[in-house]
Amino acid sequence: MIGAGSWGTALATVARRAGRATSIWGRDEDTAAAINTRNENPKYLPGIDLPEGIEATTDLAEALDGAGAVLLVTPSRTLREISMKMKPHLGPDVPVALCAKGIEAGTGYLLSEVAAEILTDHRIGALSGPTFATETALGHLTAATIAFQFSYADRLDPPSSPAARLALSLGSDFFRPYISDDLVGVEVSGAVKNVIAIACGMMTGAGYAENTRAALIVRGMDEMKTLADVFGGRRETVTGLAGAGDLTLTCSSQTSRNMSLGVQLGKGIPRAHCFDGKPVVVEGEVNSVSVMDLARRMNIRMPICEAVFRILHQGADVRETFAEFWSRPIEGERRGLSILIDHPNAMPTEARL
Ligand SMILES: NC(=O)C1=CN([C@@H]2O[C@H](COP(=O)(O)OP(=O)(O)OC[C@H]3O[C@@H](n4cnc5c(N)ncnc54)[C@H](OP(=O)(O)O)[C@@H]3O)[C@@H](O)[C@H]2O)C=CC1
Ligand SMILES: O=C(CO)COP(=O)(O)O
Repeated sequence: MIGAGSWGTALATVARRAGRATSIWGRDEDTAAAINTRNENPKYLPGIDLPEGIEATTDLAEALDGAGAVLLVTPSRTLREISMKMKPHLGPDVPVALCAKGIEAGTGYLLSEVAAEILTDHRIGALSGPTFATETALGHLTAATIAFQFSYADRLDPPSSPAARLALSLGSDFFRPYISDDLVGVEVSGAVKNVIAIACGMMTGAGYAENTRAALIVRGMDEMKTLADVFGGRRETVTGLAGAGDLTLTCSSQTSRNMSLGVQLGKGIPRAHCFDGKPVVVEGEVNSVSVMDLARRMNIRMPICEAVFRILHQGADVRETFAEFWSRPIEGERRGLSILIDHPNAMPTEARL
């Protein structure tokens, strides 16, 4: 595992419970020492007993030495930097599964494109799904998708594909991996669902109710499908674990940092005071910029992501923005159904709550 945060540590427990020799790399000496000496990551998973035998180090070469597979688990914005640092130390043909959720700012690249540009001799895939780190580390039953594009040889012999081999290595009584060859669908779903979770949080915090949240989840899934379509991802992936599964999880619980940020902002707490002012990884916040950038470049409508972007990055008001969202022209539920009618009965914003 490259990354000793909450998800990297939880994935180390998955690998260890599946019986794998497991190393974890992080840049913080104290965290590495605590994992090695008392089987705990007090900074990110305090109070959770990790299985015996996870070896933590701050030396990247040591962590990667002899690795049969690598899970890259640092935040999306660090992916390019970490891939470059890993490159000299990776053994030949070692597959790399990306576990961050996002799209690179500026380039608009999926994270697998970024990694493939640097780690040219390695198969790059992703592990994603409805997986809160704390629950996974505690051993609650969890399922996830492991996706790598399939080569010709993989199709001839699926069990020897990197996705299948990694799934076999990580699967246990606690952790059930599913195999996919739709890397694009998995990655797009993971990047967009965090933005939608912020939207659900904002609406919840602002006092809207369950009907509203359910509508946002499903219309958010439509935005995921549309973006996935453009890049050749499959709709059934978007309705699978890494799409609908993760969207449902993160839009339903304030264990999600994305949902929680939205709730705080919806209640009117200024951004600087959210999470008591502590720095917290909220992928949907940074990724709302790259998602909207992609949507504009590819000329597709993603109104929920756009609302979140405007609130987070352009100072728009939560209630006004979602009131506008609700009174947009009436449209077909399915995008192919080409119909757009002006809303004749739109209420003024203040009458909506
Ligand atoms: N937590 C979860 O439930 C899940 C998270 N994910 C995804 O996993 C990714 C990582 O998130 P998560 O583990 O939760 O985040 P955390 O905040 O828990 O941990 C982040 C980790 O990344 C390290 N880090 C940050 N910047 C750098 C850098 N420049 N170089 C090296 N290490 C760095 C931090 O180190 P330090 O402590 O030294 O700052 C820390 O170990 C995200 O994309 C997230 O969406 C996916 C599924 C579940
Ligand atoms: O991706 C996650 C669960 O699958 C974690 O969600 P948050 O990053 O919002 O906490």
